[in-house]
Amino acid sequence: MRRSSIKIMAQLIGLVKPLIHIMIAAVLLGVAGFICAIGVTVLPAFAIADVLGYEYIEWKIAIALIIVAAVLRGLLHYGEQACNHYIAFKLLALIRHKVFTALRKLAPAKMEGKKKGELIAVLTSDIELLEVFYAHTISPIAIAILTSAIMLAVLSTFGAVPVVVAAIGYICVGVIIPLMVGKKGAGTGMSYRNDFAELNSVVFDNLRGIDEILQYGYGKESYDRIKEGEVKLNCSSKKLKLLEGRQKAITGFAIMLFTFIMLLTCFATYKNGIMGIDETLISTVIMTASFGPVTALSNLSNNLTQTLAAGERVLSVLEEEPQVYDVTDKEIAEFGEVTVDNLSFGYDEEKILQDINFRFEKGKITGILGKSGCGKSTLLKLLMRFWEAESGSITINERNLNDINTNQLRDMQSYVTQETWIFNDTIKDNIAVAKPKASLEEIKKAAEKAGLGGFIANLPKGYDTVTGELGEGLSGGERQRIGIARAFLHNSPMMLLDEPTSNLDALHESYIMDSLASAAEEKTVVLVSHRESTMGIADKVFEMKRERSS
Ligand SMILES: Nc1ncnc2c1ncn2[C@@H]1O[C@H](COP(=O)(O)OP(=O)(O)OP(=O)(O)O)[C@@H](O)[C@H]1O
Repeated sequence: MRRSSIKIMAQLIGLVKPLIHIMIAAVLLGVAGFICAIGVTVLPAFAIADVLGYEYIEWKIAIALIIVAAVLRGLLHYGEQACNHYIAFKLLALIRHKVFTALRKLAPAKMEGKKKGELIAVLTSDIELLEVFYAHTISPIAIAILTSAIMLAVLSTFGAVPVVVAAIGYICVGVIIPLMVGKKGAGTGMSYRNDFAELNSVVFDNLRGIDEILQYGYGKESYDRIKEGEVKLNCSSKKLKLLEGRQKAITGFAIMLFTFIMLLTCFATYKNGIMGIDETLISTVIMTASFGPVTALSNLSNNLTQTLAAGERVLSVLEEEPQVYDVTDKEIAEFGEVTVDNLSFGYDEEKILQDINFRFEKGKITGILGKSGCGKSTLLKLLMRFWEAESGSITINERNLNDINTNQLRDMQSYVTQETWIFNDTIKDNIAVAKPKASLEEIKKAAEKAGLGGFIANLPKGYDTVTGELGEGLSGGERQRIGIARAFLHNSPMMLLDEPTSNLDALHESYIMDSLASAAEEKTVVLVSHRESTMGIADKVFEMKRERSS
Protein backbone atom coordinates (compact mmCIF):
# COMPACT_ATOMS: atom_id res chain seq x y z
CA MET A 1 0.00 0.00 0.00
CA ARG A 2 1.41 3.41 -0.99
CA ARG A 3 1.52 6.05 1.71
CA SER A 4 1.09 9.79 1.27
CA SER A 5 4.06 12.18 1.15
CA ILE A 6 2.94 13.72 4.47
CA LYS A 7 2.89 10.29 6.13
CA ILE A 8 6.35 9.41 4.79
CA MET A 9 7.72 12.75 6.01
CA ALA A 10 6.07 12.30 9.42
CA GLN A 11 7.54 8.81 9.78
CA LEU A 12 11.00 9.95 8.69
CA ILE A 13 10.84 12.93 11.06
CA GLY A 14 9.77 10.52 13.82
CA LEU A 15 13.21 8.93 13.56
CA VAL A 16 14.83 12.29 14.52
CA LYS A 17 13.33 12.16 18.05
CA PRO A 18 16.54 11.10 19.85
CA LEU A 19 18.42 13.98 18.18
CA ILE A 20 15.73 16.63 18.54
CA HIS A 21 17.95 18.93 20.66
CA ILE A 22 20.55 19.08 17.85
CA MET A 23 17.79 19.72 15.31
CA ILE A 24 16.57 22.67 17.44
CA ALA A 25 20.16 23.98 17.62
CA ALA A 26 20.47 23.69 13.81
CA VAL A 27 17.25 25.64 13.31
CA LEU A 28 18.23 28.38 15.79
CA LEU A 29 21.71 28.71 14.26
CA GLY A 30 20.14 28.78 10.78
CA VAL A 31 17.67 31.54 11.75
CA ALA A 32 20.42 33.59 13.41
CA GLY A 33 22.65 33.07 10.35
CA PHE A 34 19.96 34.33 7.97
CA ILE A 35 19.21 37.32 10.22
CA CYS A 36 22.95 38.21 10.02
CA ALA A 37 22.90 37.77 6.23
CA ILE A 38 19.86 40.04 5.99
CA GLY A 39 21.61 42.49 8.34
CA VAL A 40 24.62 42.71 6.00
CA THR A 41 22.28 43.94 3.22
CA VAL A 42 19.94 46.06 5.32
CA LEU A 43 22.45 47.82 7.62
CA PRO A 44 23.99 49.91 4.79
CA ALA A 45 20.49 51.30 4.18
CA PHE A 46 20.35 52.35 7.84
CA ALA A 47 23.84 53.91 7.54
CA ILE A 48 22.74 55.90 4.46
CA ALA A 49 19.54 56.94 6.26
CA ASP A 50 21.67 58.22 9.18
CA VAL A 51 23.88 60.25 6.80
CA LEU A 52 20.71 61.70 5.24
CA GLY A 53 19.56 62.80 8.67
CA TYR A 54 17.03 60.10 9.56
CA GLU A 55 17.40 58.74 13.05
CA TYR A 56 17.98 55.01 12.96
CA ILE A 57 21.46 53.77 13.85
CA GLU A 58 24.57 55.92 13.74
CA TRP A 59 26.40 55.11 10.51
CA LYS A 60 29.64 54.16 12.34
CA ILE A 61 27.76 51.68 14.51
CA ALA A 62 25.99 50.36 11.42
CA ILE A 63 29.31 49.71 9.66
CA ALA A 64 30.71 47.96 12.75
CA LEU A 65 27.54 45.83 12.89
CA ILE A 66 27.92 44.92 9.21
CA ILE A 67 31.39 43.53 9.91
CA VAL A 68 30.18 41.61 12.98
CA ALA A 69 27.14 40.28 11.08
CA ALA A 70 29.30 39.18 8.13
CA VAL A 71 31.69 37.24 10.37
CA LEU A 72 28.84 35.78 12.43
CA ARG A 73 26.97 34.77 9.25
CA GLY A 74 29.87 32.53 8.27
CA LEU A 75 30.22 30.99 11.72
CA LEU A 76 26.50 30.46 12.23
CA HIS A 77 26.06 28.90 8.79
CA TYR A 78 28.95 26.57 9.56
CA GLY A 79 27.32 25.65 12.90
CA GLU A 80 23.97 25.00 11.26
CA GLN A 81 25.49 22.80 8.55
CA ALA A 82 27.58 20.93 11.13
CA CYS A 83 24.48 20.19 13.25
CA ASN A 84 22.42 19.14 10.23
CA HIS A 85 25.08 16.81 8.89
CA TYR A 86 25.73 15.38 12.34
CA ILE A 87 22.02 14.52 12.54
CA ALA A 88 21.93 13.21 8.97
CA PHE A 89 24.90 10.86 9.28
CA LYS A 90 23.94 9.68 12.78
CA LEU A 91 20.49 8.90 11.45
CA LEU A 92 21.81 7.19 8.31
CA ALA A 93 23.92 4.94 10.54
CA LEU A 94 20.88 4.27 12.73
CA ILE A 95 18.67 3.53 9.70
CA ARG A 96 21.33 1.25 8.18
CA HIS A 97 21.47 -0.62 11.46
CA LYS A 98 17.67 -0.94 11.51
CA VAL A 99 17.60 -2.12 7.89
CA PHE A 100 20.32 -4.71 8.56
CA THR A 101 18.33 -5.98 11.55
CA ALA A 102 15.22 -6.14 9.36
CA LEU A 103 17.12 -8.02 6.63
CA ARG A 104 18.39 -10.47 9.23
CA LYS A 105 14.75 -11.25 10.06
CA LEU A 106 13.69 -11.38 6.40
CA ALA A 107 16.49 -13.74 5.39
CA PRO A 108 16.60 -16.22 3.87
CA ALA A 109 13.08 -16.58 2.39
CA LYS A 110 12.58 -12.93 1.46
CA MET A 111 16.15 -12.49 0.25
CA GLU A 112 15.85 -14.88 -2.65
CA GLY A 113 16.20 -13.91 -6.31
CA LYS A 114 14.91 -10.55 -7.45
CA LYS A 115 14.01 -9.45 -3.94
CA LYS A 116 17.68 -9.55 -3.04
CA GLY A 117 18.53 -7.02 -5.78
CA GLU A 118 15.79 -4.68 -4.61
CA LEU A 119 16.92 -4.90 -0.99
CA ILE A 120 20.53 -4.21 -1.94
CA ALA A 121 19.36 -1.09 -3.82
CA VAL A 122 17.60 0.07 -0.64
CA LEU A 123 20.80 -0.41 1.34
CA THR A 124 23.13 1.24 -1.14
CA SER A 125 21.33 4.13 -2.78
CA ASP A 126 18.03 4.77 -0.98
CA ILE A 127 19.45 5.25 2.51
CA GLU A 128 22.12 7.55 1.05
CA LEU A 129 19.41 9.72 -0.53
CA LEU A 130 17.81 10.28 2.88
CA GLU A 131 20.81 12.47 3.72
CA VAL A 132 19.14 15.15 1.59
CA PHE A 133 16.03 14.89 3.71
CA TYR A 134 17.75 15.06 7.09
CA ALA A 135 20.50 17.57 6.25
CA HIS A 136 18.79 19.77 3.68
CA THR A 137 15.02 19.51 4.05
CA ILE A 138 13.66 19.48 7.60
CA SER A 139 15.60 22.38 9.09
CA PRO A 140 15.40 24.65 5.99
CA ILE A 141 11.60 24.46 6.23
CA ALA A 142 11.64 25.40 9.94
CA ILE A 143 14.28 28.10 9.32
CA ALA A 144 12.26 29.63 6.46
CA ILE A 145 9.08 29.76 8.56
CA LEU A 146 10.81 31.27 11.63
CA THR A 147 12.99 33.77 9.73
CA SER A 148 10.07 34.95 7.60
CA ALA A 149 7.92 35.39 10.73
CA ILE A 150 10.67 37.48 12.37
CA MET A 151 11.07 39.61 9.24
CA LEU A 152 7.30 40.19 9.07
CA ALA A 153 7.40 41.31 12.71
CA VAL A 154 10.22 43.75 11.85
CA LEU A 155 8.31 45.03 8.80
CA SER A 156 5.16 45.53 10.90
CA THR A 157 6.95 48.44 12.64
CA PHE A 158 6.78 50.24 9.26
CA GLY A 159 3.06 49.62 8.74
CA ALA A 160 0.59 47.03 7.44
CA VAL A 161 1.33 47.41 3.71
CA PRO A 162 4.92 46.08 3.77
CA VAL A 163 3.79 43.13 5.96
CA VAL A 164 1.05 42.11 3.52
CA VAL A 165 3.26 42.45 0.41
CA ALA A 166 6.17 40.58 2.03
CA ALA A 167 3.90 37.79 3.33
CA ILE A 168 2.47 37.24 -0.16
CA GLY A 169 6.00 37.35 -1.62
CA TYR A 170 7.34 34.76 0.85
CA ILE A 171 4.39 32.41 0.27
CA CYS A 172 4.72 32.75 -3.48
CA VAL A 173 8.48 32.08 -3.59
CA GLY A 174 8.64 29.52 -0.76
CA VAL A 175 5.38 27.60 -1.27
CA ILE A 176 3.50 28.25 -4.51
CA ILE A 177 6.44 28.19 -6.98
CA PRO A 178 8.08 25.07 -5.40
CA LEU A 179 4.75 23.24 -5.34
CA MET A 180 3.98 24.10 -8.96
CA VAL A 181 7.44 23.32 -10.27
CA GLY A 182 7.75 20.32 -7.94
CA LYS A 183 4.60 18.80 -9.40
CA LYS A 184 5.96 19.18 -12.92
CA GLY A 185 9.44 18.09 -11.88
CA ALA A 186 8.31 15.01 -9.97
CA GLY A 187 7.84 12.92 -13.10
CA THR A 188 11.08 14.18 -14.65
CA GLY A 189 13.05 13.56 -11.44
CA MET A 190 11.62 10.06 -11.17
CA SER A 191 12.31 9.14 -14.79
CA TYR A 192 15.90 10.47 -14.40
CA ARG A 193 16.39 8.11 -11.46
CA ASN A 194 14.80 5.18 -13.28
CA ASP A 195 16.91 5.77 -16.40
CA PHE A 196 20.00 6.01 -14.21
CA ALA A 197 19.21 2.70 -12.48
CA GLU A 198 18.38 1.07 -15.81
CA LEU A 199 21.68 2.12 -17.40
CA ASN A 200 23.52 0.83 -14.33
CA SER A 201 21.87 -2.54 -14.57
CA VAL A 202 22.40 -2.82 -18.36
CA VAL A 203 26.12 -2.06 -17.91
CA PHE A 204 26.48 -4.59 -15.06
CA ASP A 205 24.47 -7.19 -16.95
CA ASN A 206 26.74 -6.85 -19.99
CA LEU A 207 29.89 -6.88 -17.86
CA ARG A 208 28.78 -10.08 -16.15
CA GLY A 209 28.00 -11.70 -19.48
CA ILE A 210 31.19 -10.49 -21.20
CA ASP A 211 32.37 -14.07 -21.89
CA GLU A 212 29.14 -14.98 -23.71
CA ILE A 213 29.16 -11.66 -25.59
CA LEU A 214 32.68 -12.30 -26.88
CA GLN A 215 32.06 -15.96 -27.58
CA TYR A 216 28.91 -15.41 -29.65
CA GLY A 217 29.84 -12.05 -31.22
CA TYR A 218 26.98 -10.26 -29.42
CA GLY A 219 29.10 -7.08 -29.03
CA LYS A 220 27.19 -4.79 -31.38
CA GLU A 221 23.80 -5.60 -29.82
CA SER A 222 25.23 -5.21 -26.35
CA TYR A 223 26.82 -1.85 -27.27
CA ASP A 224 23.51 -0.69 -28.76
CA ARG A 225 21.67 -1.53 -25.55
CA ILE A 226 24.13 0.52 -23.51
CA LYS A 227 23.98 3.37 -26.02
CA GLU A 228 20.19 3.35 -25.91
CA GLY A 229 20.26 3.61 -22.10
CA GLU A 230 22.78 6.43 -22.31
CA VAL A 231 20.66 8.43 -24.76
CA LYS A 232 17.61 8.02 -22.52
CA LEU A 233 19.58 9.15 -19.46
CA ASN A 234 21.00 12.17 -21.30
CA CYS A 235 17.55 13.12 -22.42
CA SER A 236 16.02 13.02 -18.92
CA SER A 237 19.06 14.73 -17.45
CA LYS A 238 18.62 17.56 -19.99
CA LYS A 239 14.93 17.86 -19.07
CA LEU A 240 15.79 17.99 -15.37
CA LYS A 241 18.43 20.70 -15.86
CA LEU A 242 16.02 22.69 -18.02
CA LEU A 243 13.41 22.48 -15.31
CA GLU A 244 15.91 23.56 -12.65
CA GLY A 245 16.98 26.51 -14.80
CA ARG A 246 13.37 27.47 -15.39
CA GLN A 247 12.62 27.27 -11.67
CA LYS A 248 15.58 29.51 -10.82
CA ALA A 249 14.47 32.01 -13.46
CA ILE A 250 10.87 32.04 -12.19
CA THR A 251 12.05 32.46 -8.58
CA GLY A 252 14.40 35.31 -9.56
CA PHE A 253 11.63 36.98 -11.52
CA ALA A 254 9.18 36.63 -8.60
CA ILE A 255 11.68 38.24 -6.19
CA MET A 256 12.20 41.19 -8.56
CA LEU A 257 8.46 41.50 -9.11
CA PHE A 258 7.71 41.60 -5.39
CA THR A 259 10.50 44.11 -4.79
CA PHE A 260 8.90 46.30 -7.42
CA ILE A 261 5.40 45.80 -5.96
CA MET A 262 6.74 46.63 -2.47
CA LEU A 263 8.36 49.80 -3.75
CA LEU A 264 5.23 50.77 -5.62
CA THR A 265 2.75 50.10 -2.80
CA CYS A 266 4.96 51.69 -0.13
CA PHE A 267 5.45 54.70 -2.39
CA ALA A 268 1.68 55.00 -2.78
CA THR A 269 1.35 54.86 1.01
CA TYR A 270 4.07 57.53 1.28
CA LYS A 271 2.13 59.68 -1.18
CA ASN A 272 -0.89 59.33 1.11
CA GLY A 273 1.27 60.53 3.97
CA ILE A 274 1.08 57.27 5.91
CA MET A 275 4.75 56.19 5.52
CA GLY A 276 7.93 58.24 5.29
CA ILE A 277 10.23 57.96 2.23
CA ASP A 278 12.90 56.43 4.50
CA GLU A 279 10.45 53.74 5.66
CA THR A 280 9.45 53.06 2.06
CA LEU A 281 13.04 52.45 1.01
CA ILE A 282 14.09 50.51 4.11
CA SER A 283 11.03 48.19 3.94
CA THR A 284 11.83 47.43 0.31
CA VAL A 285 15.47 46.68 1.14
CA ILE A 286 14.46 44.46 4.08
CA MET A 287 12.05 42.44 1.95
CA THR A 288 14.49 42.02 -0.94
CA ALA A 289 17.20 40.91 1.47
CA SER A 290 15.00 38.42 3.28
CA PHE A 291 14.10 36.05 0.43
CA GLY A 292 17.13 33.80 1.19
CA PRO A 293 15.41 31.23 3.43
CA VAL A 294 12.35 30.84 1.17
CA THR A 295 14.52 30.63 -1.95
CA ALA A 296 16.31 27.69 -0.27
CA LEU A 297 12.91 25.97 -0.08
CA SER A 298 12.27 26.39 -3.77
CA ASN A 299 15.45 24.42 -4.49
CA LEU A 300 14.19 21.48 -2.44
CA SER A 301 11.20 20.57 -4.54
CA ASN A 302 13.04 18.77 -7.37
CA ASN A 303 14.79 16.42 -5.00
CA LEU A 304 11.95 15.94 -2.59
CA THR A 305 9.94 13.48 -4.69
CA GLN A 306 12.96 11.24 -5.17
CA THR A 307 13.89 11.51 -1.51
CA LEU A 308 10.38 10.61 -0.40
CA ALA A 309 10.26 7.67 -2.82
CA ALA A 310 13.54 6.43 -1.31
CA GLY A 311 12.14 7.04 2.18
CA GLU A 312 9.07 4.97 1.37
CA ARG A 313 11.18 2.03 0.18
CA VAL A 314 13.31 2.18 3.34
CA LEU A 315 10.22 2.35 5.58
CA SER A 316 8.67 -0.58 3.69
CA VAL A 317 11.73 -2.74 4.37
CA LEU A 318 11.61 -1.80 8.05
CA GLU A 319 7.94 -2.80 8.23
CA GLU A 320 8.10 -5.91 6.03
CA GLU A 321 6.95 -9.06 7.79
CA PRO A 322 9.33 -12.03 7.60
CA GLN A 323 8.13 -15.20 5.91
CA VAL A 324 9.24 -17.26 8.91
CA TYR A 325 9.85 -16.05 12.47
CA ASP A 326 12.76 -17.43 14.48
CA VAL A 327 11.72 -19.84 17.25
CA THR A 328 13.14 -19.06 20.69
CA ASP A 329 12.52 -20.03 24.31
CA LYS A 330 11.60 -23.66 23.58
CA GLU A 331 13.02 -26.59 25.49
CA ILE A 332 16.27 -28.12 24.21
CA ALA A 333 15.49 -30.73 21.56
CA GLU A 334 17.31 -34.02 21.01
CA PHE A 335 18.33 -34.96 17.50
CA GLY A 336 16.82 -38.16 16.11
CA GLU A 337 14.90 -39.51 13.15
CA VAL A 338 13.61 -36.89 10.75
CA THR A 339 10.14 -37.46 9.31
CA VAL A 340 8.22 -35.60 6.68
CA ASP A 341 4.47 -36.31 6.81
CA ASN A 342 1.98 -35.31 4.11
CA LEU A 343 3.97 -32.17 3.43
CA SER A 344 2.55 -29.68 0.92
CA PHE A 345 4.09 -26.39 -0.08
CA GLY A 346 4.01 -23.68 -2.77
CA TYR A 347 5.91 -20.40 -2.97
CA ASP A 348 2.86 -18.57 -4.26
CA GLU A 349 -0.44 -20.00 -5.39
CA GLU A 350 1.30 -22.73 -7.33
CA LYS A 351 1.93 -25.95 -5.39
CA ILE A 352 5.48 -27.28 -5.69
CA LEU A 353 5.23 -30.17 -3.23
CA GLN A 354 2.07 -32.13 -2.52
CA ASP A 355 1.60 -34.73 0.21
CA ILE A 356 5.26 -35.67 0.40
CA ASN A 357 6.33 -38.35 2.89
CA PHE A 358 9.91 -39.17 3.87
CA ARG A 359 11.79 -40.81 6.70
CA PHE A 360 15.46 -39.88 7.16
CA GLU A 361 17.13 -42.35 9.47
CA LYS A 362 20.13 -41.75 11.72
CA GLY A 363 23.35 -43.18 10.34
CA LYS A 364 21.91 -43.52 6.83
CA ILE A 365 22.44 -41.62 3.58
CA THR A 366 19.13 -40.95 1.86
CA GLY A 367 19.39 -40.03 -1.79
CA ILE A 368 16.74 -37.92 -3.54
CA LEU A 369 16.52 -38.02 -7.30
CA GLY A 370 14.18 -36.03 -9.48
CA LYS A 371 13.89 -33.90 -12.55
CA SER A 372 15.03 -30.30 -12.53
CA GLY A 373 12.43 -28.05 -10.91
CA CYS A 374 10.51 -30.84 -9.13
CA GLY A 375 11.22 -29.29 -5.72
CA LYS A 376 14.28 -31.09 -4.32
CA SER A 377 16.00 -27.89 -3.13
CA THR A 378 12.64 -26.67 -1.85
CA LEU A 379 12.36 -29.78 0.34
CA LEU A 380 15.81 -29.07 1.81
CA LYS A 381 14.82 -25.46 2.52
CA LEU A 382 11.70 -26.70 4.32
CA LEU A 383 13.82 -29.15 6.33
CA MET A 384 15.90 -26.15 7.46
CA ARG A 385 12.72 -24.11 8.07
CA PHE A 386 13.85 -21.39 5.67
CA TRP A 387 10.21 -21.60 4.62
CA GLU A 388 7.29 -23.04 6.58
CA ALA A 389 5.19 -25.97 5.37
CA GLU A 390 1.70 -25.08 4.23
CA SER A 391 0.24 -28.32 5.52
CA GLY A 392 1.63 -31.56 6.88
CA SER A 393 4.61 -31.59 9.20
CA ILE A 394 8.35 -32.11 9.56
CA THR A 395 9.56 -33.54 12.85
CA ILE A 396 12.96 -34.25 14.35
CA ASN A 397 12.85 -36.94 17.01
CA GLU A 398 9.05 -36.48 17.01
CA ARG A 399 9.37 -32.72 17.77
CA ASN A 400 7.78 -30.47 15.19
CA LEU A 401 10.32 -28.21 13.47
CA ASN A 402 8.24 -25.20 14.54
CA ASP A 403 8.87 -26.12 18.18
CA ILE A 404 12.64 -26.29 17.93
CA ASN A 405 14.66 -23.15 18.71
CA THR A 406 16.03 -21.83 15.42
CA ASN A 407 19.56 -21.56 16.81
CA GLN A 408 19.50 -25.18 17.83
CA LEU A 409 18.09 -26.24 14.47
CA ARG A 410 20.97 -24.43 12.72
CA ASP A 411 23.41 -26.31 14.97
CA MET A 412 21.76 -29.61 14.07
CA GLN A 413 22.14 -29.12 10.32
CA SER A 414 24.88 -28.44 7.78
CA TYR A 415 23.90 -27.35 4.31
CA VAL A 416 25.88 -27.52 1.11
CA THR A 417 24.17 -25.45 -1.57
CA GLN A 418 24.55 -25.63 -5.34
CA GLU A 419 26.30 -22.25 -5.27
CA THR A 420 28.83 -21.83 -2.47
CA TRP A 421 29.39 -18.21 -1.57
CA ILE A 422 33.04 -17.35 -1.01
CA PHE A 423 33.81 -14.26 1.08
CA ASN A 424 36.74 -11.99 0.26
CA ASP A 425 38.67 -13.33 3.22
CA THR A 426 41.36 -15.92 3.91
CA ILE A 427 40.75 -19.55 2.97
CA LYS A 428 40.98 -20.36 6.68
CA ASP A 429 38.24 -17.89 7.63
CA ASN A 430 36.14 -18.91 4.66
CA ILE A 431 36.01 -22.44 6.02
CA ALA A 432 35.63 -21.19 9.61
CA VAL A 433 32.33 -19.53 8.63
CA ALA A 434 30.78 -22.83 9.77
CA LYS A 435 32.46 -22.65 13.19
CA PRO A 436 34.04 -19.27 13.94
CA LYS A 437 35.96 -20.48 16.99
CA ALA A 438 37.44 -23.53 15.27
CA SER A 439 41.15 -24.20 15.77
CA LEU A 440 43.47 -24.33 12.76
CA GLU A 441 43.75 -28.08 13.31
CA GLU A 442 39.99 -28.55 13.03
CA ILE A 443 39.89 -26.38 9.89
CA LYS A 444 42.71 -28.39 8.31
CA LYS A 445 40.97 -31.67 9.12
CA ALA A 446 37.73 -30.47 7.49
CA ALA A 447 39.63 -29.21 4.43
CA GLU A 448 41.42 -32.57 4.10
CA LYS A 449 38.11 -34.44 4.20
CA ALA A 450 36.79 -32.15 1.44
CA GLY A 451 39.82 -32.93 -0.73
CA LEU A 452 41.27 -29.41 -0.38
CA GLY A 453 44.59 -30.37 1.27
CA GLY A 454 46.72 -30.42 -1.90
CA PHE A 455 45.11 -27.31 -3.35
CA ILE A 456 45.68 -25.21 -0.20
CA ALA A 457 49.27 -26.46 0.20
CA ASN A 458 50.08 -25.02 -3.23
CA LEU A 459 48.62 -21.55 -2.47
CA PRO A 460 51.16 -18.74 -1.87
CA LYS A 461 50.14 -18.20 1.76
CA GLY A 462 48.43 -21.53 2.37
CA TYR A 463 45.43 -21.16 4.68
CA ASP A 464 46.14 -17.43 5.03
CA THR A 465 45.69 -16.75 1.31
CA VAL A 466 42.95 -14.16 0.74
CA THR A 467 40.52 -15.43 -1.91
CA GLY A 468 40.30 -12.02 -3.62
CA GLU A 469 44.06 -12.11 -4.25
CA LEU A 470 43.77 -15.30 -6.26
CA GLY A 471 43.78 -13.63 -9.68
CA GLU A 472 41.01 -15.50 -11.50
CA GLY A 473 39.51 -16.51 -8.15
CA LEU A 474 38.46 -20.04 -7.33
CA SER A 475 37.13 -22.61 -9.76
CA GLY A 476 33.58 -23.96 -9.38
CA GLY A 477 34.97 -27.20 -7.97
CA GLU A 478 37.22 -25.44 -5.45
CA ARG A 479 34.31 -23.33 -4.25
CA GLN A 480 32.18 -26.40 -3.89
CA ARG A 481 34.88 -28.18 -1.89
CA ILE A 482 35.09 -25.17 0.46
CA GLY A 483 31.32 -25.54 0.92
CA ILE A 484 31.78 -29.21 1.78
CA ALA A 485 34.67 -28.40 4.15
CA ARG A 486 32.34 -25.98 5.95
CA ALA A 487 29.78 -28.77 6.36
CA PHE A 488 32.44 -31.14 7.77
CA LEU A 489 33.70 -28.43 10.15
CA HIS A 490 30.18 -27.67 11.36
CA ASN A 491 30.01 -31.34 12.32
CA SER A 492 26.27 -31.40 12.87
CA PRO A 493 24.23 -34.58 13.15
CA MET A 494 22.35 -33.86 9.91
CA MET A 495 23.90 -33.02 6.55
CA LEU A 496 21.79 -31.60 3.73
CA LEU A 497 23.68 -31.79 0.46
CA ASP A 498 22.24 -30.18 -2.66
CA GLU A 499 24.20 -31.41 -5.70
CA PRO A 500 27.42 -31.29 -3.64
CA THR A 501 29.63 -32.72 -6.36
CA SER A 502 28.12 -31.20 -9.51
CA ASN A 503 31.31 -29.22 -10.27
CA LEU A 504 33.84 -31.87 -9.28
CA ASP A 505 35.91 -34.22 -11.42
CA ALA A 506 35.58 -37.97 -10.88
CA LEU A 507 38.70 -38.14 -8.70
CA HIS A 508 37.60 -35.46 -6.26
CA GLU A 509 34.06 -36.77 -6.30
CA SER A 510 35.06 -40.28 -5.26
CA TYR A 511 37.41 -38.86 -2.57
CA ILE A 512 34.61 -36.75 -1.10
CA MET A 513 32.12 -39.58 -1.38
CA ASP A 514 34.45 -41.72 0.77
CA SER A 515 34.70 -38.91 3.35
CA LEU A 516 30.91 -38.53 3.34
CA ALA A 517 30.35 -42.27 3.65
CA SER A 518 32.57 -42.50 6.72
CA ALA A 519 31.07 -39.30 8.23
CA ALA A 520 27.59 -40.71 7.64
CA GLU A 521 28.14 -43.58 10.03
CA GLU A 522 26.86 -41.40 12.85
CA LYS A 523 24.99 -38.77 10.86
CA THR A 524 21.74 -38.38 8.95
CA VAL A 525 22.61 -37.40 5.40
CA VAL A 526 20.16 -36.18 2.77
CA LEU A 527 21.77 -36.17 -0.62
CA VAL A 528 20.16 -34.49 -3.62
CA SER A 529 21.83 -35.26 -6.90
CA HIS A 530 21.31 -36.08 -10.55
CA ARG A 531 24.46 -38.15 -10.76
CA GLU A 532 24.23 -41.88 -10.45
CA SER A 533 27.88 -41.97 -9.33
CA THR A 534 26.97 -39.76 -6.36
CA MET A 535 23.89 -41.81 -5.54
CA GLY A 536 26.13 -44.89 -5.32
CA ILE A 537 26.87 -44.17 -1.63
CA ALA A 538 23.19 -43.73 -0.67
CA ASP A 539 21.60 -46.42 1.49
CA LYS A 540 18.20 -45.63 0.04
CA VAL A 541 17.20 -43.58 -3.00
CA PHE A 542 13.80 -41.92 -3.45
CA GLU A 543 12.56 -40.41 -6.62
CA MET A 544 10.59 -37.18 -6.42
CA LYS A 545 7.94 -36.60 -9.06
CA ARG A 546 6.83 -33.29 -10.44
CA GLU A 547 3.26 -32.97 -9.15
CA ARG A 548 2.70 -29.29 -9.51
CA SER A 549 -0.75 -27.79 -9.55
CA SER A 550 -2.22 -24.33 -9.07
N1 LIG B 1 11.82 -18.33 -3.93
C1 LIG B 1 11.07 -18.84 -4.89
N2 LIG B 1 9.93 -18.22 -5.27
C2 LIG B 1 9.13 -18.72 -6.21
N3 LIG B 1 9.39 -19.88 -6.88
C3 LIG B 1 10.50 -20.55 -6.56
C4 LIG B 1 11.41 -20.07 -5.56
N4 LIG B 1 12.43 -20.95 -5.45
C5 LIG B 1 12.18 -21.94 -6.34
N5 LIG B 1 11.02 -21.70 -7.01
C6 LIG B 1 10.41 -22.55 -8.03
O1 LIG B 1 10.07 -23.78 -7.41
C7 LIG B 1 10.29 -24.85 -8.29
C8 LIG B 1 11.14 -25.92 -7.60
O2 LIG B 1 12.42 -25.38 -7.38
P1 LIG B 1 13.61 -26.21 -6.72
O3 LIG B 1 14.79 -25.34 -6.70
O4 LIG B 1 13.13 -26.78 -5.44
O5 LIG B 1 13.79 -27.39 -7.80
P2 LIG B 1 14.91 -28.52 -7.86
O6 LIG B 1 14.18 -29.82 -7.99
O7 LIG B 1 15.86 -28.39 -6.74
O8 LIG B 1 15.59 -28.14 -9.26
P3 LIG B 1 17.12 -28.35 -9.73
O9 LIG B 1 17.37 -29.83 -9.79
O10 LIG B 1 17.14 -27.73 -11.08
O11 LIG B 1 17.96 -27.64 -8.74
C9 LIG B 1 10.95 -24.28 -9.54
O12 LIG B 1 9.97 -24.19 -10.54
C10 LIG B 1 11.40 -22.90 -9.13
O13 LIG B 1 11.29 -22.00 -10.19
